[in-house]
Amino acid sequence: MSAIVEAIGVGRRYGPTVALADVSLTVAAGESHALVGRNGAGKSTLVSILTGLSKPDTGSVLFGGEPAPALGDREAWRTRVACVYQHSTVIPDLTVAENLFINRQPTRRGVISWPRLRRESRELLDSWGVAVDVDLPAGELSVEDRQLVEIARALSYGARFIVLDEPTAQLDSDAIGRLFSRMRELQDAGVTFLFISHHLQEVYEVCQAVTVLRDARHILTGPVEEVSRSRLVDAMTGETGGLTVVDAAGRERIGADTEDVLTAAGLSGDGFTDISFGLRRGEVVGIAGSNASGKHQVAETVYGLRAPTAGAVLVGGRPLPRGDVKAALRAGIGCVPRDRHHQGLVLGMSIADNTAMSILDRLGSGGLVAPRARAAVATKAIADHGIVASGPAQPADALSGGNQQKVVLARALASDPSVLVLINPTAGVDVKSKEALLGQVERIRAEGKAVLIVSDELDDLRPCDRVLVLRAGTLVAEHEAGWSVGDLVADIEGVVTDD
Ligand SMILES: Nc1ncnc2c1ncn2[C@@H]1O[C@H](COP(=O)(O)OP(=O)(O)OP(=O)(O)O)[C@@H](O)[C@H]1O
Repeated sequence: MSAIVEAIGVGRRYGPTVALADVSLTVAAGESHALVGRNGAGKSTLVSILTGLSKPDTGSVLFGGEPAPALGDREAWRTRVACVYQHSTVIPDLTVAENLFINRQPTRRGVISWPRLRRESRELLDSWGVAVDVDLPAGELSVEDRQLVEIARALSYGARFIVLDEPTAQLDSDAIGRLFSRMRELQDAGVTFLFISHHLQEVYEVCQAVTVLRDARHILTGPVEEVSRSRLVDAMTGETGGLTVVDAAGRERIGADTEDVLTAAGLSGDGFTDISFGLRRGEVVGIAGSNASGKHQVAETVYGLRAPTAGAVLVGGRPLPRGDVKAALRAGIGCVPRDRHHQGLVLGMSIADNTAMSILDRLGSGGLVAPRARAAVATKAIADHGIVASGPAQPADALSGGNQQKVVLARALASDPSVLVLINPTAGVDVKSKEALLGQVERIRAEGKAVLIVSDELDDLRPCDRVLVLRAGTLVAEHEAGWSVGDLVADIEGVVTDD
């Protein structure tokens, strides 16, 4: 098979940080090639070089055996490669049609021809089987449709090599299934994918080849059927011995008379109605449901981001003020919010400032905190969570995605909360760090605190004593630890089983 793209001996530094060292990668035309590695391994850096967003310090990139275009020649790059990021690159206020033909709108006698723009957009989407209304503002697209529009746009420039950077991170299981069948169809039509994911089962499901990076270096490349899951994990971690996921089924049940640390009493709000549950001391409770179930809204109401329209959240028997994050924090509720980019981190600030943000009042008086105190908090966070960083002063936006998520968790724990609310806590976090993070949940629980985990990931729900299932805004089921995937998914999806 011929190579659609080759990176040869590529190296890249950011100041003192070596992000890539002498990395070579060949992607064969027509395959789906997985790129995996732990947080900070260098995957995004390699993608930025393969897509012409940054220049390697050493080495070179070839497309179809020819040298890559000059960095500034965006037109030429666009005909060779595109990357669909987790974060949208569409302009939300423009329609789908305008986004598809941005800066190359069809014109008639020198002015933009709107009828042609809409017609050609529809033809383009139809030709790739994308059923999206071209008149819709792009900001209203679901993540799934937005990704398809971005793929169609890339294809329309002539690119047949597409990088998908953690495309499944924000999709529920049905949407993931649809994305994978779409990838297979496109592959049959001659499209090549480089697929980045922290979910190794996805690599086996949809890719034919896999490359592992570790600590900025190339570790292995091979056909997926020849690389077992344990070998993959070993290559990623540089250790042998695999992973152990905490499972609440293996520990003693919480006594029914254990007091509640937090009670949700008849909560109603945007997208959910009359939700009641208690979180007992030392208990981990999960909430599962599809994206439309209202599970995120319930969790956000618990930590004060949303005000309920009815009902209350009680901590130690006392109701919290509605929709008041600060009051919730004071009452001992720490949180890992749903979207680290908007609610979780101040990207321009250092790791030290981000981790200490919720506890400034404890570190110093009158808002004055000695830099050393902040740095000490951050140094501990870096060690506890295995954050790959040059030090506490590194700005959060210079961290890899997974390491940013670890900073968010460190901040949630910095205030020593009695209740921890975690929303998609392992999003973008690598397998080994996920194990460590779920281990932290176990530690917190063992200290007698309570944890609420809301996640799209079934693995994240394993440490839960019980999992509540929400569907269309109401509580429909509760599963004790030890649940079977089939039973839980059937309740999440609302599938009626025969038994
Ligand atoms: N702009 C930057 N300034 C300084 N360091 C950076 C910058 N971008 C990346 N790095 C560093 O380069 C290394 C590789 O980061 P990269 O984002 O490529 O990792 P990754 O494999 O994509 O990780 P993740 O799975 O967490 O997204 C990390 O140590 C990161 O902190």
